[in-house]
Amino acid sequence: MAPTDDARGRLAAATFRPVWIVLAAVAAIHVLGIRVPRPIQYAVLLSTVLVLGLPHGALDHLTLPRARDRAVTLRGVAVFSVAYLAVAGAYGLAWLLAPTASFVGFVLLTWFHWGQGDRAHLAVIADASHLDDRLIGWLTLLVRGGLPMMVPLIGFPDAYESVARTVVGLFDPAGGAGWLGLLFEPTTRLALGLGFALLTLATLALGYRAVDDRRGWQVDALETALLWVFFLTVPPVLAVGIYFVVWHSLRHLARLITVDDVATTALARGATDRLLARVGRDALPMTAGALVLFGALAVVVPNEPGSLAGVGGVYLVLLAVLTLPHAGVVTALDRIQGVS
Ligand SMILES: CC1=C(/C=C/C(C)=C/C=C/C(C)=C/C=O)C(C)(C)CCC1
Ligand SMILES: [Fe+2]
Repeated sequence: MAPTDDARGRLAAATFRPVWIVLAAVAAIHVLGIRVPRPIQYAVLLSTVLVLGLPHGALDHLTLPRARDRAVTLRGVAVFSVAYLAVAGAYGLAWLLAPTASFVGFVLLTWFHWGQGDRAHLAVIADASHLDDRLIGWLTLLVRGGLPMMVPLIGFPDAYESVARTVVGLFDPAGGAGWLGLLFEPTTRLALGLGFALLTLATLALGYRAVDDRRGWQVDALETALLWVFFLTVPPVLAVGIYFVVWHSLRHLARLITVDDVATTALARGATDRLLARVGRDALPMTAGALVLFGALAVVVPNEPGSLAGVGGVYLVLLAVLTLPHAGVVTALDRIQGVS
């Protein structure tokens, strides 16, 4: 078997079933009525600073050269880093000027970015042919990205609102009182929830009709149902933290292995220790850089984060500003790999 096929099989084995089991188990615990204390929920979210979360973006400087089969040069990395920080910095400025709009922009950006990640994973690793249709591909992006951003709003409006107000409150103590509150009104939530449920069903129905070989579609449908249940039952700070590690970041790292010949060969040979050492080494410098930025941000935000939720809020702002250039890199990768 060619290293790429063999590696793809191993990546599918690592990123689908074990992760489904984790999410299903966490959802089951919550359905039984067990509640995880809030400090632990935040600890899980904050653990993503080191556990896959930040590191998954810390490989961005290597991603496009590798995907294009070009050499990684010091000059290239320097130019890339300046551009990356400029985009992040501009968004940081926007947070200072318009925190409420920046927060809503962050949710929409994550919606797009997490959706594009799932669409690519289904296309590249599960070889899901229903996504060859551009419209279905786009709808699938909307559904997959919407699951972590919309479904918690239906199930846990208070927790959602509290996170939103804490994050905005780092910049503006009034907490953007005005129009943000509208989002959490029962009628708005009902309309959004119904609309999103219909979008989910319509997208899956179109995908079902589009192809004869439905193996990829079955994976898609099963995951979509699982994520609906997961985000409806697990409180959002915990749910988003777990999802960020075992779902989004793991999938992105799997994808990066497919564009890295050395890593692909190591994986195909079963040399997992070499593979992990390589990923760790590649991710180390920019993860360290992001940590410095985290510290700087905690100092720069106008209102000092006075609680664990506040520190979680600063972390979300860090994720926001880094996700804007990161989503640009992933969009370019989508083009290179023909998933768009
Ligand atoms: C924590 C949390 C939220 C948002 C989290 C977001 C938006 C995270 C984005 C992370 C990214 C973009 C990582 C990079 O890939 C919600 C849904 C507002 C509600 C409550 C809890
Ligand atoms: Fe990402």
